[in-house]
Amino acid sequence: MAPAIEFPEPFLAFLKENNLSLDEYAFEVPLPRYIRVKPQLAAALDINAVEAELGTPLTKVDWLDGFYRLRGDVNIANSALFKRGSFYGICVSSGVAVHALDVAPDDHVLDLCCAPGMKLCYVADLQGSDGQGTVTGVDLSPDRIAVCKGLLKKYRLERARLFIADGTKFDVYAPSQVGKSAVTPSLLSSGSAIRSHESVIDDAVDLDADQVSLPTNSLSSTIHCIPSRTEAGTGAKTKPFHATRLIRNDPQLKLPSLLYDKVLVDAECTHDGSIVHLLKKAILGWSDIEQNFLNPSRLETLEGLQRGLISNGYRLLKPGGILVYSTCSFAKKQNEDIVAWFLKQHPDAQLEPIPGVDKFPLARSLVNDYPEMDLSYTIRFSPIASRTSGLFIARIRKGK
Ligand SMILES: C[S@@+](CC[C@H](N)C(=O)[O-])C[C@H]1O[C@@H](n2cnc3c(N)ncnc32)[C@H](O)[C@@H]1O
Repeated sequence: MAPAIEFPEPFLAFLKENNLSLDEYAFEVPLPRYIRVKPQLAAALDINAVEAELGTPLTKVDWLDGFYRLRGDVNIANSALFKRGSFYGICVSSGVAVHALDVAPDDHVLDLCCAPGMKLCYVADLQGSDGQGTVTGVDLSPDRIAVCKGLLKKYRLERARLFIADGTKFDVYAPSQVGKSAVTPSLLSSGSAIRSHESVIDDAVDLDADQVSLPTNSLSSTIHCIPSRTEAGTGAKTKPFHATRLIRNDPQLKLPSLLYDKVLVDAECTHDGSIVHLLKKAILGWSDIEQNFLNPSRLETLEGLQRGLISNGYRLLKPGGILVYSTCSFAKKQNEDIVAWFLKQHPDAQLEPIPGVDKFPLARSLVNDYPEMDLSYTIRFSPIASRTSGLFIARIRKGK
């Protein structure tokens, strides 16, 4: 079968340079798309009604809870149930990156490249509203994070906050206050320098994008943390771009017990495996793909960025916690090479199998040419093998 997309020369050169085959793009057209039903509404949601509204059958994905497959050319945006927030449009391969985190209701989760926010919303849905868990999203792009804020509101997600910041340098720990509960006595007793939380409450955290003048280039290397305010005795606080009411008053304490339970690093990459992205480019033009993603200096910077993101995510992870690294690139340099480099730097870190992996329709792993380590627990989804968008996923456990 011929490739489903006609690629420009620099993209073909990128494939060659990375030993990637054009066959990977000879997928059925249209590739199926996927929706995820909001778990809190799943019991009450009539799937026949969704099918009737979308005008197409939905096939339950039997290897990941809550996901349905549908025809790729169906537009879900006009559906009243979608507008009401009953379901999300998200590829099931992206769902697996979140599933790999094993999110529990009390987990504090950090999502270091969160925008536009489909995975962050899934994390928040898995936490539900009974526990004390929170999700902290970080992204460099003000425009994209504004979309993320819109999703939090649309889907009524209650314990989330968003920062416009460089994920390689982000340094805010998990919230110590959720809802009415204050810092717990055990936390207070573990740090003598901690003041009463009332004295460090930030009362102006729901800053909108238009109130902050920030460059809109998401690939800029400048740090975009909103200017911090120094509090005597507690160090600088970083203002969130947005924080929901229940975690609005976090004093941003830096205690080892406030490291995150789970960290997702869905890293910036060349997007060469993201079918939606490529189909959009095929229609709108390839100019920025050539400039931003496929030139040699950009690719070198990208490798440094990916290393910086995974390293900082790990630094902010609790001992025993789980970090998931994912990209929508097929390139070994951005996937296995980053994970291999990272594991060398952190001998305490363990690559783990992703729960349920035996049921996933995976693409073949690339040849494992790292003689000193076994990367066979990393996985790859592809349009051909999985009928999904491409995604590489690695799950790493931090040593205790
Ligand atoms: C693959 S996308 C993330 C998709 C997102 N996880 C989701 O599920 O919707 C990568 C994101 O990384 C962001 N990014 C690029 N450089 C960054 C940096 N240094 N720190 C944080 N985010 C960055 C981009 O703005 C982009 O939104």
